Amino acid sequence: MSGKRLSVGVLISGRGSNLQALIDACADPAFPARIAVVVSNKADAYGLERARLAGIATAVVDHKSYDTREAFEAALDATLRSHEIELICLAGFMRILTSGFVHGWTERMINIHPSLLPSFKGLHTHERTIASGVRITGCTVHFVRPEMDDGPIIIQAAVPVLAGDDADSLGGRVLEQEHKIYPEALRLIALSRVRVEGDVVVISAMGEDGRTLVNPPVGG
Ligand SMILES: Nc1nc2c(c(=O)[nH]1)N[C@@H](CN(C=O)c1ccc(C(=O)N[C@@H](CCC(=O)O)C(=O)O)cc1)CN2
Ligand SMILES: NCC(=O)N[C@@H]1O[C@H](COP(=O)([O-])[O-])[C@@H](O)[C@H]1O
Repeated sequence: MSGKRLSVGVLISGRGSNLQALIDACADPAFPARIAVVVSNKADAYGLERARLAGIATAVVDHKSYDTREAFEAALDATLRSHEIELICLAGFMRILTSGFVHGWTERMINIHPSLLPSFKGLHTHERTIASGVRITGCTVHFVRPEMDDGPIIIQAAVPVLAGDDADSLGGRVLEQEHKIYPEALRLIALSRVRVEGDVVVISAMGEDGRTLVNPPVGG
């Protein structure tokens, strides 16, 4: 590996278990990315404590302190750029971002969502999944676009919906897979193996014969 690690900013709003999965992955010095800063819009987000315990810089940019979404996002953007971030990871960040902000980070901002997009976009995902009667759900890492949960898909994992599931039991099962695919998505991006062609992500890998493979099995 060249040694240069991709500098990442993680945006959170809450407990930060996906942040913790990214912290744990980046703790390996061979992992091709590092978290430079964790920013929360909520001062009481436990994810901030996770970052502090890992020795990672933190910041709070409280959306309630700004009169407009744009003013909030200008402060968010300045904080991220002050840490020379190359990629933003949304990890339970619960604010809709305006197209202005998103366009400033095209193909450099990813999000994890607890469904198999494009199914069940938005909030209260597990409740709606259970109510729909589907038997398979999962999670998705995607590039962020102005349209909610609509960006090119990088990685997904499938999870069964079991009889008697409620939002907590299903959410816990999905979360286990989220913690696997988010670090893998970051690793692939940091290795420059991910590119977007229109609305479709292409993942390349160096084959055993030294030729580039396209869309190899994930984790390869
Ligand atoms: N422009 C985009 N912004 C965001 C995306 C995205 O794909 N495009 N992903 C979301 C994450 N998310 C679902 O994955 C999501 C987060 C928040 C909301 C929402 O309705 N937020 C409300 C406030 C809710 C609250 O504060 O509890 C709001 O912003 O008014 C929907 C979907 C992150 N942003
Ligand atoms: N629409 C966005 C959304 O619902 N994101 C979901 O919020 C949870 C955050 O948990 P965490 O703070 O423990 O990572 C995760 O399940 C993530 O997929």
